[in-house]
Amino acid sequence: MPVDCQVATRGRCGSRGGGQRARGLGWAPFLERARREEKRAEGRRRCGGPASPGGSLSSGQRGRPGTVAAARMAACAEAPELVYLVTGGCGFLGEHVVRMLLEQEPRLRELRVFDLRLSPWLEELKTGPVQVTAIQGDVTQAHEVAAAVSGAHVVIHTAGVVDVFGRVSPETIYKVNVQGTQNVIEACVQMGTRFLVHTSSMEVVGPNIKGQPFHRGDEDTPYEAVHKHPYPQSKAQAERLVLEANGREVRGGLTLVTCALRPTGIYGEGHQIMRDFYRQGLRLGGRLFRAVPASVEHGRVYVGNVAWMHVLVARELEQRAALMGGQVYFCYDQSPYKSYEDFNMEFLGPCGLRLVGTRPLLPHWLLVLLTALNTLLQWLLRPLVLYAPLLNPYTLAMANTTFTVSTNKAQRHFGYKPLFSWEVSRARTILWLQGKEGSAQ
Ligand SMILES: NC(=O)C1=CN([C@@H]2O[C@H](COP(=O)(O)OP(=O)(O)OC[C@H]3O[C@@H](n4cnc5c(N)ncnc54)[C@H](O)[C@@H]3O)[C@@H](O)[C@H]2O)C=CC1
Ligand SMILES: CC(C)CCC[C@@H](C)[C@H]1CC[C@H]2[C@@H]3[C@H](O)CC4=CC(=O)CC[C@]4(C)[C@H]3CC[C@]12C
Repeated sequence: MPVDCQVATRGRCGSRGGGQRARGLGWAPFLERARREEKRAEGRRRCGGPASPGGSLSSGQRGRPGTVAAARMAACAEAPELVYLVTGGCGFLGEHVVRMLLEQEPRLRELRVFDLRLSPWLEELKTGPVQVTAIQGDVTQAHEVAAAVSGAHVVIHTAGVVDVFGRVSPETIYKVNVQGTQNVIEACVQMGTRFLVHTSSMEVVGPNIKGQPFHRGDEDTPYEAVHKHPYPQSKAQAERLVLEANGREVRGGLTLVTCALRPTGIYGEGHQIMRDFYRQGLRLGGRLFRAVPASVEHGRVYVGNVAWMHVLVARELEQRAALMGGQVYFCYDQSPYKSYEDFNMEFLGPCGLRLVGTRPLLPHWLLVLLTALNTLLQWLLRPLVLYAPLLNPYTLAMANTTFTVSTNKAQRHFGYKPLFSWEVSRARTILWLQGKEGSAQ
């Protein structure tokens, strides 16, 4: 249920400037509300009233940084004002999607952020011109999802359990990732919301249980996608549900348009596993020990670019419904293909860590033995304590299997170009690791 339904209205045609980031909630609430109501009324006079969820989204401006004000000026002349819902909006990716929408979607009137656990940084966003509504809710509860979706034009569904370490039971993973996604779909149908963007994962494709490499593959590359682990299984099932829902009739008689994005391993500000490696390196006297061969390649993608792709897809879905509806897109950018550890060193190196060894220090068979031992320990200790180390048979197999994506489908279908270059992505991630900058906590 909304914990804050405060009407934080904005001047719809004006520049957003740094408003979203402004801090300080010390204004007299009544004066503030009056000011917002006034702005809202002015916006309504200048831009026309909001459209219904079943209504039409006007063609989007292909926003680049710095063009928001111009885009807003153009948009407000003809566009309805949009309500977006981001599920999982307080997660690693979700936070970037939320901030990206505020920066890059000029037609946004209200942004609903739905999450099991609401983050304190949401407060600072409420002082900006867009109404930011924080909704503490659970995607497994159909009625909570329906209430949040009601009146939304677009849903970006990033909520999910991301666990490959055995921290969460398979039942919960399934319930959140599959049932939760089904609830989101049904809510769109019931409430007449037409546009659903779903965060899937490269894991719906692979690596598969045979550890077969996927080398520079695209969305059409044949690959035996067979999984045993609950996380990829749940993501694959959820993606299928989303794609099958494309074209369903929603309340009001129009059709649902859905799309699934498949990020590879995401990195950037807020990436907790990266921070875990950093802390582990510090504990080991500034060293990390190579565990997987440098020849294994992984495709990784910067969180800002993943967020940008979500925003673009959401913006373009109506105009290109026939082309994009029911489609999947890998999320990619210009990050270099490297082994998992060598890639991490791009950030950990400048933070003072060193990767020891040009080849894995332990033979592969010993690592396999260690993963088996970890599995046994996890099972034995389960009644007493949660033992969930990074290294288990599944993560070792992942780290040891080449999985790289090379595609331009998103570019062809909706004009995607990464917003952040590799250099900028790298610099931002390093600053965040060093605790100097970055939005994500
Ligand atoms: N982290 C990665 O490398 C990748 C992530 N993904 C996908 O991206 C999405 C976001 O992942 P991350 O941001 O990394 O994970 P995260 O764990 O940081 O964020 C997930 C968010 O969903 C929320 N959530 C969990 N259960 C919920 C429930 N029952 N109801 C409402 N909210 C709930 C969490 O509170 C959290 O804020 C997930 O769907 C994940 O499968 C896909 C590819 C790679
Ligand atoms: C020293 C060890 C051998 C190194 C272990 C590394 C692993 C923890 C990570 C290797 C590959 C990662 C996964 C990959 O990036 C793809 C993913 C996609 C998702 O949708 C969720 C996250 C993840 C499963 C990611 C998780 C950590 C690794 C297994």
